[in-house]
Amino acid sequence: MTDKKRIVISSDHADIQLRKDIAAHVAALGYEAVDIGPMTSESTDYPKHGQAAAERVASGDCQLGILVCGTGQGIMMAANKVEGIRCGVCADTFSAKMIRQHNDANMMSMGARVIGAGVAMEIVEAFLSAEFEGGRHATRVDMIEPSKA
Ligand SMILES: O=C(CO)[C@H](O)[C@H](O)[C@H](O)COP(=O)(O)O
Repeated sequence: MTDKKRIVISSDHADIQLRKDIAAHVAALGYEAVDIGPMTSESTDYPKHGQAAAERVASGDCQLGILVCGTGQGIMMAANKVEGIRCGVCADTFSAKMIRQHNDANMMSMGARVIGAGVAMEIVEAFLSAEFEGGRHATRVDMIEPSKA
């Protein structure tokens, strides 16, 4: 049994190599990378991968999740349909930090056809190293959840 934070990582076919590189980077940063594929670049449907990853976070199996599709948008929309998931698209490190600090995001997505691998790795680091600040932000985050509004 490890006490490392578990980070689920998934994508569609847009760039599975980027996803694998992200998983390796996450592991190098000291987290447990849970890469749930897909393992080939055959065309696939982003909703099922976003949903599968989101369920890992919603169930508590993983603490955070990182998603990749062409734009980051479709897979984010799919993840956000799972109860308890707060996922945002990130294309910059400031947003990646702020969605943790202010929005308590438990997942984030990136567009492999939007940003380069170097920026993606820095976004991953910003997202994983930031902490939720609570306080007034907790009140607002609760307002997002239908069951707590
Ligand atoms: O960006 C995406 C969804 O928001 C997907 O990753 C796809 O890349 C996009 O829909 C394009 O699909 P294609 O089958 O690769 O043309």
